[in-house]
Amino acid sequence: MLDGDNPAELQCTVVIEWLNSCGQATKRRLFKRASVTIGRNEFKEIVLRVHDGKIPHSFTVSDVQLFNRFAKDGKCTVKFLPENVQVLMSDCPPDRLSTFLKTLSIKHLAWKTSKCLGDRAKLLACKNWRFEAISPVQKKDVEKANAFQNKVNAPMAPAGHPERRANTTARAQQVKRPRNLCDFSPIKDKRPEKRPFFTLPTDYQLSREQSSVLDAVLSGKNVFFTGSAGTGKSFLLKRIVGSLPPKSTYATASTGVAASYIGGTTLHNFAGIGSGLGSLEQCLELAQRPMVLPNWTSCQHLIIDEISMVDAQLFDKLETIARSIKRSPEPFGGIQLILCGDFLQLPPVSKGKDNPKYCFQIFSNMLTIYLTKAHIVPPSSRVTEVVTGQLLKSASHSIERDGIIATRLCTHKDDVELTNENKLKQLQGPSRMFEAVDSDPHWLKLIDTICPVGRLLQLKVGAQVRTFTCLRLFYLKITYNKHVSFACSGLPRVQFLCGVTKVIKPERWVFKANGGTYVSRQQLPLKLAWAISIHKSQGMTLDCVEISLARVFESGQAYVALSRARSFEGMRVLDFNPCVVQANQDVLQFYRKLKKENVHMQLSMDLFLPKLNTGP
Ligand SMILES: Nc1ncnc2c1ncn2[C@@H]1O[C@H](COP(=O)(O)OP(=O)(O)OP(=O)(O)O)[C@@H](O)[C@H]1O
Ligand SMILES: [Mg+2]
Repeated sequence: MLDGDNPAELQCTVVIEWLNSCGQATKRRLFKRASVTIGRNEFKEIVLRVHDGKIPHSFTVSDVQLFNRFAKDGKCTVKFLPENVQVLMSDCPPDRLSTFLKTLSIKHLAWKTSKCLGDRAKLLACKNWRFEAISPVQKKDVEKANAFQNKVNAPMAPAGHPERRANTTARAQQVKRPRNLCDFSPIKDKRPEKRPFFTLPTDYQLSREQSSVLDAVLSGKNVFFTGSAGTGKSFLLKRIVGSLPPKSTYATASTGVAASYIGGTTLHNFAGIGSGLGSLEQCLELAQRPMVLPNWTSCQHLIIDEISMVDAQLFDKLETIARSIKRSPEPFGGIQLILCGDFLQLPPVSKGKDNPKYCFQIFSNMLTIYLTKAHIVPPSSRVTEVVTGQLLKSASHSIERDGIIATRLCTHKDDVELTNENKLKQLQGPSRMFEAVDSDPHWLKLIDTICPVGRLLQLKVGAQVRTFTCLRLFYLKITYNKHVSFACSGLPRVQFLCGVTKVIKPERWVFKANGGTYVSRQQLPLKLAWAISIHKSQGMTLDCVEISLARVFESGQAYVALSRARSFEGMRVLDFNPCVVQANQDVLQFYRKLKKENVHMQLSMDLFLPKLNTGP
């Protein structure tokens, strides 16, 4: 069974510590790779079992504390109070850990509300001791867990009332141990009255083809998955990142924007080879610097998003470096590659060279999967007369709402800056400057590349901005086309498209630099949004865009621009000319071949992965 299938089982590194009364460890056991399973014992109590294939260690989950602050980094500790033992788990796939802890919390609370076995039943049960894996969380478990939590938080019954005692005990337990298992509620205490503490643990649903990619990745294959814009490649990639052990997984992308979207770093930063333009010997030397080398030595799974922009020569160099550092003749030194992108989108930066060399031209040993299900309105793959007619007609689309102007997608960076500056200048009133607080000026260049927000942000009342939300670790949620005013605190107040107004506070973005160092930028999650470059927009989904394609200079550029809008109604194309939509001939040939093979591929995938999740 794949690690990903059972929410009550985790593969990770475990340390068990037996503590004395002062909380110091008197005995310690390390399991480099163990499976941790939630189950039940003969008394139907919840048990946590650590097993490395030799002798299992089991602990009853009755009175426990949970330390889950670093769950998003794949770490947590469960302390068993009666035994005075703690189980420290690390290097857990973060998404798996989150589901595991939620399962543990719900099952534990549901068990608390159930009747204990009587003495006779216990005696009988002793005869057939066994560990039973726990059943999946059911609706009734969630209801019981919520009922328990509601009781704990219920208003006090009058003194002397029988419920008063029960409430007081439950409350006292919470006050004494603010971080007990009940705290693994995704919803904080200040929630509105009627919201439940727990809901059924549902993973965000992957489509059937997305699930098959995830399964292939979890089975250790080298995978390249592709598909048109909006087929959910980056969405799936985030899920893959959350399903692999963090210590040996590096999530990278060819551009900073794409890297921040999946909570990763740029491929260049991971590799530590500067621009990558030096000779192979120079690059190898750079990759072996003490700050960089651990990236390579610890990497077992390398994820690269927007692979279309990675130059074949660079890819080849990385492959040789990996083999050399890992001292292995296997491709990429045995590192599992997970690549994703759409080669019909922007090509590698060619810096004056005639023809960019795409890295699919040197792929080997890759399971290639073509995603077909579009999650946004897909762009037409052919510029037929009908499509041309529709795009020409879109020039008259009235997409402005509530005084909000469509975001202009520009072919050139200078146009972006000029448009945004001019629009800001045209607004009356004083401007305010917001300066970021960076953790370490030494890493300024890296922070500037990866962080979606700049060091300086100038705003005026009426400015049109896009907001970025730090979700979970540093995944991004981007919302477009909002208007700014200022609150008494001096912070910008943003009026959202849906009518809601919110004061925006600074957020902190944390990035992993080389050598395992964490660097951060604290800044308002805002950017001017009158214009954005097509290159920066690659990978984004926008609500309301205006596109001018007159100065397109690269194959794939028009396609990227035309595939950014969530819907056709949200798009206005000025001056459309079908000639600007150009695809590279090598790429077209590659995709033609791929599409032909895809039918066979899907068939063999079904054989190779008999247990597919049934997504929508
Ligand atoms: N399984 C899914 N369920 C719900 N929404 C999804 C799913 N997969 C993708 N989406 C949504 O579809 C939109 C496009 O997804 P995403 O950005 O991952 O596409 P992409 O293939 O990476 O596109 P691009 O090639 O432009 O980078 C996003 O808003 C995403 O949240
Ligand atoms: Mg993408």
